[in-house]
Amino acid sequence: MMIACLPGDGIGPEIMAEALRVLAALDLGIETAIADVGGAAYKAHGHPLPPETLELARTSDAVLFGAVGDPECDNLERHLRPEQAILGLRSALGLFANLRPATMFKGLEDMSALKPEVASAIDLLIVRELNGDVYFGEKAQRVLEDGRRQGYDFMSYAEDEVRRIAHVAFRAAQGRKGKLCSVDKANVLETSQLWRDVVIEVAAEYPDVELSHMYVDNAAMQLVRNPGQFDVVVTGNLFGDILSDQASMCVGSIGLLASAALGERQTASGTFGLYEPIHGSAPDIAGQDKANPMAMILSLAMLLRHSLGLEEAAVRVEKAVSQALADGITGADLGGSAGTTEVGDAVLARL
Ligand SMILES: NC(=O)C1=CN([C@@H]2O[C@H](COP(=O)(O)OP(=O)(O)OC[C@H]3O[C@@H](n4cnc5c(N)ncnc54)[C@H](O)[C@@H]3O)[C@@H](O)[C@H]2O)C=CC1
Ligand SMILES: CC(C)CC(=O)C(=O)O
Ligand SMILES: [Mg+2]
Repeated sequence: MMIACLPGDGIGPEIMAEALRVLAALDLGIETAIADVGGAAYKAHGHPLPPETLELARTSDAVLFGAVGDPECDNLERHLRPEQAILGLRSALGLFANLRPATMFKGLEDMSALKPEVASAIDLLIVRELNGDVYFGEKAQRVLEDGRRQGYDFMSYAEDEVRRIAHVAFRAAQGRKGKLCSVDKANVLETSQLWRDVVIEVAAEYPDVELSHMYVDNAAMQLVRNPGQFDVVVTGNLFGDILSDQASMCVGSIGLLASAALGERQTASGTFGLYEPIHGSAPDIAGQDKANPMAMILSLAMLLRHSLGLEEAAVRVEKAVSQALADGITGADLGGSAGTTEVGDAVLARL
């Protein structure tokens, strides 16, 4: 089995190093291959997603991805910017289903941006569509006839795109508490109206799942008012991106939220996927031993579970993370003083 490891930019290499130490300690005999991606790849090869990196990802059993984004690259033409690498990987590899779990870890209740009694009930899964929506529609800037500049981005979903993510979400709900909330903006957007219609059609195949619908503005509010009401949330690319960052602060830090991006391709022992923390390259803390590596380490656990079928190893990693957090080993993002490597050491010591 081979994992393609793409550390990327900013804190990406720092947190990847900790995940790879955990993988090595598990001694599973898994091969790893490292390649440049994002701003680092642009600087070394002239492109954020060089063909060799894409080929390595394609031929691997799973991809472990750090983060991309580099302020020095923010003024490049859009197709050369670091962020295009992650969008390109998700699209080229057909990774349309993004699982973003958010759970309250024991001992961190006081670190939530919410009241501890509200935060302690959080155990939700955001299922975010990842290959469509306004992120992938035609976009440009142009000058109107009257001389004003205009920017536009085309938002759309085709019914098959909604149907396949809806199936993923209903199945996820079946494996959890049987509740699915579909989040959209159907009161304003036709894209969302189609989304809602198709989700309702798919629901007929899952009579055991309780389906509800919520407008995204209300969902943002409910997520801080009473996040315990949510089990599985299914939503589009843009809304899922925003709501998952919000969910992260409800459990204390964006440095805790892992994710899996899955498609249809099966590997020898699971589903091919790309695994990454939900956060970005955090240039404000890069190189300072301040990055929380837990989201990256938990992404490795998701990889072991979903792509390699190594449930026992995944649980071992998750338990070690929970234990380290319960023992109060946290960095500045969670009110503690441990550095990135120290947090990694704490996980290793509890494996
Ligand atoms: N999948 C990816 O690679 C993503 C890349 N980005 C890119 O990352 C760059 C920075 O974007 P931002 O909007 O600042 O989002 P960000 O997620 O990188 O950082 C937001 C805030 O959270 C903090 N933070 C993030 N991860 C942390 C961690 N593991 N431990 C402790 N604190 C952490 C940062 O220090 C910052 O204050 C941009 O270039 C952006 O485009 C943003 C999101 C996702
Ligand atoms: C960097 C972007 C392409 C996306 C993003 O913020 C995310 O996927 O969470
Ligand atoms: Mg995001």
